[in-house]
Amino acid sequence: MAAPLMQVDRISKTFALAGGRTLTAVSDVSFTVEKGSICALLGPSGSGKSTILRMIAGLETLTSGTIRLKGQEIDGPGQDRGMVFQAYTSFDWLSVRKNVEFGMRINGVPARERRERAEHFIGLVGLSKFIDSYPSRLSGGMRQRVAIARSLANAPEVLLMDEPFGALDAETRWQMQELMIEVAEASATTVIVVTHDIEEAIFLADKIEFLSSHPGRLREEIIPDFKPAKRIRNKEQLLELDGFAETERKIMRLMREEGQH
Ligand SMILES: Nc1ncnc2c1ncn2[C@@H]1O[C@H](COP(=O)(O)OP(=O)(O)OP(=O)(O)O)[C@@H](O)[C@H]1O
Repeated sequence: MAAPLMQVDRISKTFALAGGRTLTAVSDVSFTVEKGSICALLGPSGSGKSTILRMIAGLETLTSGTIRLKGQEIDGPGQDRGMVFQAYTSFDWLSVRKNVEFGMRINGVPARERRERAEHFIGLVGLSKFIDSYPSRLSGGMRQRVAIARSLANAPEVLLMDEPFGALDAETRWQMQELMIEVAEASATTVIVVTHDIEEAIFLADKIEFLSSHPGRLREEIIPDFKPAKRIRNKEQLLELDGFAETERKIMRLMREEGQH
């Protein structure tokens, strides 16, 4: 079997607090992410999900352990990892097209290729009609689609998403989840997504890393193998599948136990 795209090996993170105190946010966490797969980091508030994602992004140092991408140890941010945050991070003074071209421009991608790639990914997230609009005129969901297109246009090895749909209303949220499945399929992108929404994790992920609270340890790895090999694109189809309710119940139990700690 091919080596996984990413190997997270026994990572820990201890923050130094004021007064000489310390806080261990992540303790001895290991998992792998296979190429083309979607991996969800799920767990209660404070279980270290964002800290793990930030370490993978190279935005946070590791206290111990290693993270390898294609066998190479990560030691800082890099173009091989694209990040989408919960807050909309588009540039309001640039059009959708210019927003998506921005990273490529910095990376020295020639103008024509930039244009073609921007158009491709804007189309993929369903915003072709709004290519010359400004983000401030768009809804929250549409702005998040701009952020996704912008990250994908830089051709990252892995897309890192921190609660990407957390700020959206319920209806937009599930539409974005469906869009994400479509985008991941069409672009064969590997995705690591942080969420505390159980249904979102089950719908999106091929593998769920469930973290315990304080300090964040890997409590259980859940493979929702009741889902068909070809990803389902409609959320209602997921709800109808045998195995969904059982998986949801199991994760709710884990959440409740962790909440009581
Ligand atoms: N820079 C920092 N300095 C000190 N403590 C931090 C820092 N960043 C995170 N923490 C602490 O680490 C723990 C884990 O935080 P983290 O944001 O990774 O959890 P999370 O699972 O993503 O939570 P949530 O779902 O609420 O976003 C928390 O107790 C948090 O207060």
